[in-house]
Order: sequence, then C-alpha cells, then structure tokens
Amino acid sequence: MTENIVWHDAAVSHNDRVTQKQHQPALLWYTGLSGSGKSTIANAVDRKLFELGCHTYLLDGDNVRHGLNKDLGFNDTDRVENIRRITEVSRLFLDAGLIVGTAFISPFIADRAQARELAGEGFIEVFVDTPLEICEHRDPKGLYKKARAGDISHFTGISSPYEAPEKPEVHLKTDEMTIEQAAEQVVQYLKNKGMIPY
Ligand SMILES: Nc1ncnc2c1ncn2[C@@H]1O[C@H](COP(=O)(O)OS(=O)(=O)O)[C@@H](OP(=O)(O)O)[C@H]1O
Ligand SMILES: Nc1ncnc2c1ncn2[C@@H]1O[C@H](COP(=O)(O)OP(=O)(O)O)[C@@H](O)[C@H]1O
Repeated sequence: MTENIVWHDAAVSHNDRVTQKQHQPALLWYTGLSGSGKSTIANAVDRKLFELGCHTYLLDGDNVRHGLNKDLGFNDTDRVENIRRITEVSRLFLDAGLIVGTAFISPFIADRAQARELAGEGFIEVFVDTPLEICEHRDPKGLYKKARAGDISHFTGISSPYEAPEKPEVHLKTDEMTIEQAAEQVVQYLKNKGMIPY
C-alpha cells in the first residue's frame, strides 16, 4: 500500500530535536491489569519529569479509546490493533525527541515485543505488577464487578488473558509501595541510565 509513497527528509533532524531538549527520548511502556495503577503512576512520573524540565507526553488507554481508537473494542484482534496504533504514535513522539508514557493494559507479550523493536533503544517496559485480587478490590471504575456479573465480556484477568512481562526494565510491586515510591523508581531508572541529566 506504500509503493507510491516516498519518505520525505525533514529539515529539522531527529538529532537536532534531541540536542535542543537536552535529554534522551524514551518510551515508558506501562503494562498491567486494569486498576493496577498504570494511569496513576504514569501521571505521577510525567509530573516529576515535567518539573525536572523534560519534554514529555502521556498517552492513556481510556483517553485514546475516546478518540484515535474509538472504533476498537476488546477482542484480541482489536487489542492488537490498539497497541499497533499506539506504537506508531509513540514512534512519532519519540522522533520529536519526547519522553513518552503509554498507559495501556497491552496484555500480549508479542505486541509489547513489537513495540520494543520498533521503538529502539529508548524502550523501557514498566510492569505495574498488582495482584488481580487487589485490582479487583480497588475496582476504581466498578468494571470488575460488572465483569464478574457477566455484564462485560473479554475482561482482562477475568475472561481475557494477561501475559506478564518476563524481563521488564522496571518492576513495580504496587502492593508493597506507595504511588510516590513507584514514580520515584521510574525516574531513578532514567537517571541511572543517564537518559536525563539531572
Ligand atoms: N473488556 C475490557 N477489558 C479490559 N479493560 C476494559 C474492558 N472494557 C473496558 N475497559 C476499560 O478500557 C481500559 C483498557 O484499555 P486499553 O486500551 O489499555 O486495553 S488494551 O491494551 O487494548 O488491552 C481499561 O482501563 P484501565 O483500567 O485504565 O486499564 C478499562 O477502563
Ligand atoms: N501503590 C499504588 N500504586 C498505584 N495506584 C494505587 C496504589 N495504591 C492505591 N492505588 C490506587 O489504585 C487505583 C489505580 O487506578 P488506575 O491508575 O486508573 O489504574 P489503571 O490505569 O492501571 O487502570 C487508583 O485509584 C490509585 O489511587
């Protein structure tokens, strides 16, 4: 489908953009069950990075599904397409030199591996590791209750699978830490890797 389309070189290069921002571009790929804390932690990290002077942008599951991906549901095929589009959008933001956060369940190892491959060395998988019982107890949107009652089908952890990361760069066990500690662990990872010079 791209046979008659020619890639256009940019007047402002990727390196120009990175140099201007004075930090490395990165893709913080949060993954975990619904209610695990992806949005909460990703927002806390985004705030911290913003206050450190980093150029960031956050893509959040619920919000993206209201716009770009509002044609998609929750069967396996739609979830794969959801993550494919998120990966492509993230690549554009990475090209712009930003530190991108993506907060999607992203339940399949293969899709996250594809995102890792396409994003390159700035890809950081952040496993928001919260046991199902705790997510279900938190149930911030009342969705687990509906899923258990059979009112929502294909619900992750109940009637749809979640494939946990095998070797995430950052592993957050949220039942053993506060939101602040979790966010700080992510920021420290970036500092330790020399991706943000602060
Ligand atoms: N069936 C089903 N399964 C899982 N989640 C559901 C479902 N239906 C609606 N929701 C709400 O949609 C949010 C998950 O969307 P994602 O785009 O992150 O999902 S996925 O990555 O495509 O699996 C998820 O948001 P989070 O709770 O923030 O994860 C839910 O609020
Ligand atoms: N240690 C913790 N880390 C993250 N979230 C926590 C923690 N303890 C309690 N919570 C609460 O759990 C809920 C997680 O919801 P949310 O961030 O929307 O999760 P997700 O985006 O994964 O669906 C929030 O209400 C948050 O305040």
